[in-house]
Amino acid sequence: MNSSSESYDEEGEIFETEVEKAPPSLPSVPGPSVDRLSNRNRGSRSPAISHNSDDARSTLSRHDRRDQDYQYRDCDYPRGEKRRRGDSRGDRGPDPRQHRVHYEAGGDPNYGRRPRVSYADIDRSDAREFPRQPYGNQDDRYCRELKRSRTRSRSPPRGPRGDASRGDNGRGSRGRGYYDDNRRENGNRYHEKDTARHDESRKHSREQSVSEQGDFSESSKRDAENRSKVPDRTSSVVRKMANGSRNVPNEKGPLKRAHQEPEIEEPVDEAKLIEERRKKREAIKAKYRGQATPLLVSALGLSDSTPNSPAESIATPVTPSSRENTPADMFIISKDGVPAPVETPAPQSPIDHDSPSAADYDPTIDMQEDAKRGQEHRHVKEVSSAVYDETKTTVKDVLFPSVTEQNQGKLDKADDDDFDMFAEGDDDDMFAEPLSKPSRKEESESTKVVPVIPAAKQLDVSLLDNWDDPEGYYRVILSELLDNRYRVQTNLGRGMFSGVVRALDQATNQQVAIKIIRNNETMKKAGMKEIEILKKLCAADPDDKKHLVRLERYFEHKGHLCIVFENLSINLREVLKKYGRNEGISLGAVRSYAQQMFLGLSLMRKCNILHADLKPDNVLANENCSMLKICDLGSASDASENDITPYLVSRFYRAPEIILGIPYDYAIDMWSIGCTLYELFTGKILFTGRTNNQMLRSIMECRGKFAHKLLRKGQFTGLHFDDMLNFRSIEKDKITGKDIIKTMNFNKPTRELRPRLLAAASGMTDAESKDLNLFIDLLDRCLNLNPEKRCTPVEALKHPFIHRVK
Ligand SMILES: Nc1ncnc2c1ncn2[C@@H]1O[C@H](COP(=O)(O)OP(=O)(O)OP(=O)(O)O)[C@@H](O)[C@H]1O
Repeated sequence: MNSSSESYDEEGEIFETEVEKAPPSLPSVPGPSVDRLSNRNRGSRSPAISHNSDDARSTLSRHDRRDQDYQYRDCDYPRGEKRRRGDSRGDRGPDPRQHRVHYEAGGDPNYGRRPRVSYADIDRSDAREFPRQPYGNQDDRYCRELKRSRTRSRSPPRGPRGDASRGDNGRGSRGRGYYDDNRRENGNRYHEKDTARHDESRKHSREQSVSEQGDFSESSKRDAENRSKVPDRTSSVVRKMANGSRNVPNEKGPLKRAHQEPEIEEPVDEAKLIEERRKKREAIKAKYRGQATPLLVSALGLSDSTPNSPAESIATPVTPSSRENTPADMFIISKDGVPAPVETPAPQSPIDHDSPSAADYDPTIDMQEDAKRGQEHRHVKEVSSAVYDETKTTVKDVLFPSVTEQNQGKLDKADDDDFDMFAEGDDDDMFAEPLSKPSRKEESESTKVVPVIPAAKQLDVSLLDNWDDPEGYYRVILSELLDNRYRVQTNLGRGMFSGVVRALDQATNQQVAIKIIRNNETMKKAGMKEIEILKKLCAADPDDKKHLVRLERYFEHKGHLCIVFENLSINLREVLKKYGRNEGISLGAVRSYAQQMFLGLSLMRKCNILHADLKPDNVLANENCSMLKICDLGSASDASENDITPYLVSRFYRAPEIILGIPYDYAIDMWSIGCTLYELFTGKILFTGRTNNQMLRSIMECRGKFAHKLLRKGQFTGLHFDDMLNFRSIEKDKITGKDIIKTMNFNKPTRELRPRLLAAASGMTDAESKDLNLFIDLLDRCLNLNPEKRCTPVEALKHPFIHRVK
């Protein structure tokens, strides 16, 4: 199915010409301010998500990176987890390398906790085998080949797991499916089992965590209040614009968090309110007309009434260049881009209640489940619980000196201020880490509270006998000098393969992100492959215009391969969390992001590279979120290495041809981008399923049935369809817990794209609706069930949603 490389090159050239000659401007982008309140009562056509059934099994190839964390386990490469910036795992024992430092005093009390309604609660697997699974002798392949099965995304708040041997107390694979299934299927059973299984110390921790939060009823009350308020979807920049001042008190960042809402609620004439908002938006447009960046023009829809000058229409790129750093207050992401002095209480949207929030989704868990599925039937006897405990890491990997009293105060206060209504249920989470203070505060706090960083120092090797933690991650010490050049500043996160730190390059005085690969040969080899691919991509984009993360250089440090990248900020899931939780972000921002991602994909296609793990978590933004880079090329491969494997790509972003075992190509990345764009606009995950089988169901509910011709090409079609090519939905009986098979047909899709997207928009002007229709059309093309008919990146860039011809 792979197209010839010539055709890609050709497309690349076409694209190059287009972009460099006359990048499309977005002259008539309507404002992103979407007042959705008026449409909140639209009915949802979404049926309940199925959470049942196990996945069908199929032969796994060496490309099955998604499952390979279990390979590592078998190979004594215990799997790690990603952790977020400022991740606080509590103290640990003394580190031999500590030089009068102690652990980072950061970390949100909610950091180690999963929101009650996170997707992780839904997407569990008890990983039973589908009887027809032809697994055979895959074990060797798993251990033999280096492929990345990775928990790709940065995990949302999550705490350290308990002792692996307990098996029921951690949040790793141990018992997850069990508890989550019970929680999902039988509500309170979860609590009963939870209580029964927790050891005393755990209970104590919980009690403590509750008491640390203060009176629980108070907390609930506060939560209820928060829930009753309309999320603040107004960016601070808009507020600034409206006030004509750049100094707005109480701002935490470029865009204020959704739940920081006006305290007062009073009955509001909604029509009047909408009218007021429109007027204000017009005032903002008037004020900034003529001085906005193209992106702002796009986001505010200024060009509606201000046609581009000829020069602009030729030369002004619609998106910021990769190197451009638009000021933070010039990019509006949230849908409601206007100030709202008094918000009406937000009625619960009837739309897509059953779709998990994209912001809450933890793809790490998703990956674990897929991996577990593959593992259980291959190595179940070989895998010890200790090795299986991929999440037990509790040490900080960057050791910080004491925060000053002043900073400590700030941290505490920040914690208090930042009450997160979405984290309310965390005490119910048996997997949650007991609160540790002070807490995370993610991005904004990491910039607000700067620990005192000692002077850079080269560590004395003779003092140290163990650089690595038990899982092979390098234990970095704050201010340690790497390669005699990079001074470590902070911890950015952990992936399956590496710990990532931010460091100051003393040669250039620029910040960089350094991926410190775990210490083993397999991972080093994987890192080298990533480097080769990045080199190829960077060489093909010397001007850094194609929105792919830049590799700067690499070196070895104490046995670890270290890859130096340009420094970026948060990923798109975090963007959604901050500015579009459950609501999605503005269409203008989605357009800008889409264009940047398609530019990146077009370059990859030109270089014959498949990313194979595109999702919001693997797209990083710059500080003001106006510019994106596609990151984490750890699963990328040459397009010719397209061995059939059913678990390639994170499940929700996995194209149907992968599940069906049809030879795949670049189109898998377009599918993933389509899912990602939907998620950005709606704040919901488009296709969800606990298993590949249920993914197919979810896909068909939305996209209709597969052509028989296509199904006949699939190696794994028989796992999901009967001889007549009717879909066999493998679900779990709620009473007996046994698998039941339902034959289903999808002649009439029940959860089509259009109504779901329309439901995510409200109060749109005619121009905005027109734009939305274009967006729907683009998604329709990205999500064609037939990969051969799916649009290419170049076609997407030419699509009228993105390429705006006047
Ligand atoms: N260039 C960068 N700038 C800022 N942060 C980064 C950068 N690269 C990576 N990070 C942070 O480090 C985390 C881990 O990075 P990455 O996903 O590339 O690591 P990994 O070990 O390959 O993980 P995975 O298991 O997903 O493959 C990211 O989620 C991100 O938060």
